[in-house]
Amino acid sequence: MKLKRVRVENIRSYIDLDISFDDGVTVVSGVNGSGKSSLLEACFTGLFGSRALSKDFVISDIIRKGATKASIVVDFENQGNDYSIEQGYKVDARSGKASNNRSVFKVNDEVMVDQANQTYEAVKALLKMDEEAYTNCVYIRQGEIDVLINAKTKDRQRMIDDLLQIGKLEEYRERASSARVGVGRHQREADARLKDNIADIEGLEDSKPYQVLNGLRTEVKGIEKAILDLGSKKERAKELIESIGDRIGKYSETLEQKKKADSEIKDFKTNISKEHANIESSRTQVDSGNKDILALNSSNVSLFGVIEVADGSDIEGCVTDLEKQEISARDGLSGVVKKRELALNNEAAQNNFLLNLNKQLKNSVGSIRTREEKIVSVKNDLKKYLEDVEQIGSFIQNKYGDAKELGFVEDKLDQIDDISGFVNEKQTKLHGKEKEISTKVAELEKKIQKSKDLLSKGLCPTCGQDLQGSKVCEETAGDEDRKTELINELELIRADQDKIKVKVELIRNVRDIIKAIAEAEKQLLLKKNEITSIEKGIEEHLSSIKEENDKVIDIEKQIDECKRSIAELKNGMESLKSEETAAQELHGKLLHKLDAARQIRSNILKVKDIQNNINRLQDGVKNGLEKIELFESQINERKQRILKLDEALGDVDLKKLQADRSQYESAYNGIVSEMEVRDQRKSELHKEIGRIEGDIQRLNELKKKQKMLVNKKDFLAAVYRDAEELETMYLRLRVELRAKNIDALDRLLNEIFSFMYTNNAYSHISLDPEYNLTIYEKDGTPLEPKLLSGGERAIFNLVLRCAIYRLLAHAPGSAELPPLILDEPTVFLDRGHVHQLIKLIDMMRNIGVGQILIVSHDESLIDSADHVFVVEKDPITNSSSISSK
Ligand SMILES: Nc1ncnc2c1ncn2[C@@H]1O[C@H](COP(=O)(O)OP(=O)(O)OP(=O)(O)O)[C@@H](O)[C@H]1O
Ligand SMILES: [Zn+2]
Repeated sequence: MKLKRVRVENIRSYIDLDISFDDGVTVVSGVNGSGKSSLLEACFTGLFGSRALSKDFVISDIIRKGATKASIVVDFENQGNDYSIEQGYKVDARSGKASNNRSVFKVNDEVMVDQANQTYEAVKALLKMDEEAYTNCVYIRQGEIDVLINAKTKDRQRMIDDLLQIGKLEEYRERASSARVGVGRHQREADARLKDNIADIEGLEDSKPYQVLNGLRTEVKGIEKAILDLGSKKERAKELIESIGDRIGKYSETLEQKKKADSEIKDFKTNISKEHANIESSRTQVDSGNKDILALNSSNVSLFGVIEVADGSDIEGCVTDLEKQEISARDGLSGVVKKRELALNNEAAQNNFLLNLNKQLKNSVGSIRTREEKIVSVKNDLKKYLEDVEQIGSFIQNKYGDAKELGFVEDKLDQIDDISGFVNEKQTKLHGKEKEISTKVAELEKKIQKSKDLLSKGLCPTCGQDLQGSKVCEETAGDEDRKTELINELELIRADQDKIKVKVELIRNVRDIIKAIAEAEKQLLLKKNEITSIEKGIEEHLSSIKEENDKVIDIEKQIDECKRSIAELKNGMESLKSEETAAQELHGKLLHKLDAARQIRSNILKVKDIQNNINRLQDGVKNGLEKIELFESQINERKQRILKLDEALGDVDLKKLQADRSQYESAYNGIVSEMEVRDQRKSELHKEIGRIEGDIQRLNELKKKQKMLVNKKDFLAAVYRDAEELETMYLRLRVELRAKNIDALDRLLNEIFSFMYTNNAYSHISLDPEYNLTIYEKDGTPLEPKLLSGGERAIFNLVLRCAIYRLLAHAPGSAELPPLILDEPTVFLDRGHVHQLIKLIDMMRNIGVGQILIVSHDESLIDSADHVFVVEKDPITNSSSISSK
């Protein structure tokens, strides 16, 4: 297989890439993170779809972040045909999940399959390797440098076997083996069934079924004849029993009739004596009824007198008439009673009203008196206030007099504030002047003193010359004059100050007087207000008293009227009382009469009832007598009948008839039970026959089955032998193939190893038939691969991969291999070994590996390459691009 072109859109760090590959060694270089590995991963994913994703990766991880769709197209050539695989991806905007929505496998531009799984199967078949084999053989992924040598023996065995297609043989062998085991199980089953079948046949034949069946059938015939004979015997016995039964039946029927007639006679006799008793009791009741009627009639005679009528012919009319009269008398009475109650109520109301009026009268009179008393007490207060007013008035006049004496007439009092202001101002001015002058005097005195001191020394205070007759002398004399002048002035000011002090004192006294007057006037106003309010109160009391007086006159008038109407009501009441007594009497009389009339009416009704009862009883007596006669004639008739029945019975022997019959009956029962026994036996025999017939049928079936089982057994034995042969064939084939491959691989391994490895530590590698990999030190000590250093492991891995690649490349029937791909193979290698790696790559090229694709930034690898690609990532767009160098 030859890789020709890879086109990528939105995969990992690539937005858009289109790169073509040639034969020979191609090195892809670039700084970390530029997108080298991404290119290899894109190829891998392009070929194998999602199965190529590393562990823990999902589709969306390889799609460039932010892209909504992506694609990989890988073009390659294989055995003269052009292939193209296109993978398309789509990202769901909401969930962020990606899916492989397009997967097409094309051969010579023609679509072969267009579904992910089918594409995968097609690639696998074409390359004769799956994704795991790909990474084990052609594509050495970055960081997976020692997977193969570190793998467990079993896994290594599987991986390499798979690569060499030997794995299939084991699979087939296993299939043949399990087929053989399955057939064996079937054989055992068939054997067991055959054995069971034979035992069943033997068991059945031992019981001699045909012989037994014949015996049973003969016995059945004998029994059937016996049953027929017993049947005719049974018929005869039955006829005899029936004829005896008829005779017994007739006899007992006659006997029954005679018994019935006897008991009827007895019944009739009981009835007759019952009738006699009834008649007796009816007669006694009639007598007592007649007596009651007499008593009621005589009571009515005296009641007629009460209601004043001759007889009871129209007693109903009488009662109605009296009831009407009684109602009208009762109405009259209740009318009068009501009138009297009304008058009583009226009187009570008037009395109440009167009481109320008296109460009002008392209230009004009381209120008048209270107000009059109040007026008296308030007038006393008024007098006291008037006196106070007079007193305060004269106090104020006195104060005005005092002010006048101090020189302040009433009008001038108002100007007190202005006057006081003026005086204060003057006082302040004088004080200022006094201070000023006294200071000046003090200064002059100091100056005079100093001059005096100098003069006493005889020197001029200004120039220090002799003073006699100088200007200084004259000046000092001037100062003395000035001082005297100032002292005089000061004295005048002090006299003025004394005068002002007197005036200030006067003003203070006048101010006191003004304050007292104002206070007194306030008091005066208060008192006057009180007086006005008291006078108003008195007026109010007087008008209230007048109102109350009017009320009293009115109430007294009402009281008179009320007393008059009470007297009138009392008069009316007397006549109402006598009217009521009369009405009561009338009503009483009528009630008495009504009672009597009603009593008569009830008596008459009772008499009628009793009479009716007597009539009914007498009818009963007559009826009873007739019944007695009838019963006696029936008794006679029954007696005649009994005589006739006695004749019919004659002298039949019932006992003997019954004994005969029971004899026949027991004979009959004997026959029946004998028949049952035979029947029972017959059905038993039938059942037995059925069972034996079943056995015979089963025997036939078992024989047929036996033939079948024998056939099957032969067939299974043949299949088993075939499977066995197949299994050993696959096993042998695999062992042979494996041995051959192991030999070849071991040889290649050591050849490449001695080519690649330059240090002096190890002599050779060995790969045993179980795929155990062992490295031997120079002195022959064996080492497991896991004990090697990281660099050594990298070397061994490269050696192993190249050996496998070579073995596969030359294996008969294997496919054209994909390019050998190495991702950063120099990591871990020292300079010397990098050099050897270059030589190894050369060797691979020389033995005919068409394409070798290496990702590396190692300069020496780049130097020895046929083609160099440089990968760069634009730091601004964060997208990788590839250019060739
Ligand atoms: N799904 C993605 N979307 C966008 N960028 C991605 C995605 N996956 C990986 N990358 C970026 O791709 C860049 C290239 O990674 P890659 O493994 O190809 O680098 P490299 O060239 O092999 O580097 P190194 O020499 O370190 O192995 C990384 O810088 C990473 O940030
Ligand atoms: Zn990398």
